[in-house]
Formats: sequence, C-alpha cells, structure tokens
Amino acid sequence: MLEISHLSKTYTSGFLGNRRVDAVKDVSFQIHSGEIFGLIGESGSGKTTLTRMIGGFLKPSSGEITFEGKNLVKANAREWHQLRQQIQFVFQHPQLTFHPRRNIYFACAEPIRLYHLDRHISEKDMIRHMLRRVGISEDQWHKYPHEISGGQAQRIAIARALSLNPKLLICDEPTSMLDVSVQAQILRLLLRANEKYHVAMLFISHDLDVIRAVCQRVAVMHKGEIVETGTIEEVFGNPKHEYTKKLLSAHMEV
Ligand SMILES: Nc1ncnc2c1ncn2[C@@H]1O[C@H](COP(=O)(O)OP(=O)(O)OP(=O)(O)O)[C@@H](O)[C@H]1O
Repeated sequence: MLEISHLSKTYTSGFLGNRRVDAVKDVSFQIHSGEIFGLIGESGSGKTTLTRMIGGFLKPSSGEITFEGKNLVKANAREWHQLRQQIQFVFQHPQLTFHPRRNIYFACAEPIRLYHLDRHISEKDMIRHMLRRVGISEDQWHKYPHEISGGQAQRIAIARALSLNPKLLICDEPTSMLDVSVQAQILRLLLRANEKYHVAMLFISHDLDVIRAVCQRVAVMHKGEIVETGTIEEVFGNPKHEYTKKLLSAHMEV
C-alpha cells in the first residue's frame, strides 16, 4: 500500500546553498496493508525527514512515494486534502497537536467537520462513540489540552486520527513521553486499532522493546540510509549489519 523508492532529501542552507545535509539517502521499502512496520535509528538518522516527506510536508530531492497506487510526490493540494484523511499521524507530544484554547469536544469535532464524516448520526454521538473507544468519558469533553494528562491527550489524539478511518497511521515516538504504565495502555490501543480496522502503521521508536512488541517488520536507519530491513525475528535474532549489531548490543547493556 505504501512504496518508497530511492527516496532522498538534501537540505541546503548558507550563502548560495553551499551547506548541504544529506538527511535521507536512496531509501526504499514497502509497507503492506494492515502491517505494522517499525523504523529504528539514532537521533539525526533521518526518521523525521522521511515521515515528513510521506506526509506531504516536505518535498523529496529525488525518488518516489506511492500510496495506494498514487504518486504522492506529484499530488496537488486538493489531492492532499483527501490523502490526509487516509494518512494520519500520532506524534510524540500529543498536546501540541491540539489548539490550546479549544476544548476536547472541539478537537474531536474538527476532523468530522473538515471531512463531512458520516451524517447518519449526530456530531455529538460520533464524538461520544470515538472517545468511548479510547476510554474518555463525557465529563472530560469541556477540558482544555493543558487540563488533561499526557496519556489522556495521546488517547484523544489517537481517537481523532482513527475517526477518519485512515489506511496508514504514522506513529512518531507515540509513547516516549509517557509513564511506563500509560505506555502499555497506548500500545494496546494501537494494536487493537490495527486488529480491528486493519490500519497499517509506520512505527518509529527509540525503544527497541516497544518495536519488538508491536511490529512485524523493521527497518534500521543510519546516517540517512536504511542499512537493514527484515522481520523482527530476522533483525533482532540475527542482525547482519554492523550498525544493527551495535544498536542491539547497546540495548542489551542498558
Ligand atoms: N530543516 C533542516 N535544515 C537542515 N538540516 C536539517 C533540517 N532538518 C533536519 N536536518 C538534519 O538532517 C538530519 C536528519 O534529521 P532528522 O530530524 O530527520 O533525524 P531523526 O532521525 O528524526 O532525529 P530525531 O530522532 O532526533 O528526531 C540531521 O543531520 C539534521 O540535523
């Protein structure tokens, strides 16, 4: 459903653009429908740059991104409006994705209004239903983002993303800011969504235990390149690349 082919991004800056950073270098991989695909690599390896290109927030320097047979690199603004319904994000800092002066009800009504979702039931009933799925009751609706916990905010962000019935959910460190007990809750929620709605996920995490627990396949990114891809068993059980071996052994020592 998602095919990344020879994707590269070079940032240029400085006078005459003479300072260059090759953030993503000739990256290729595929994510199948309903699959949870992990992406690991140290800070600065190019993970965020890659997801920003998939989400249409950044133009690649070269290469192709194909989603459900559509070339995302060439999509125009109108096409992106539809595509954003199908490709949703869950970020590390959920509170930042909400408008600080709008309450939870408004945050959840936003996608419903923007995409004119199912008109068979009222907006209120839709919001009740979507928040109940993530364990948020009606007495929280009037609260503002700063009045809820990080875990609650992440559950609401996930509910909001799922309300659009996306085919792909890009989870960029979705649990790294949360307490361990809350982390488990969020992971269970994402796994349930994957099982029930068959939503595919690109799952980025520094936490290798999390990757191992939720993903079927994983890619290892190092200095802008994917140095190794395989099933969790292959990569964790029998790493081939030196960098992967280093990453895994550093993890064992913690
Ligand atoms: N707007 C930009 N202009 C210039 N260089 C950038 C820009 N954004 C990122 N970079 C550089 O590109 C490289 C990849 O950065 P990126 O943020 O994609 O890595 P990352 O793996 O997501 O890191 P982290 O895990 O810390 O978020 C880094 O060397 C970074 O300094």
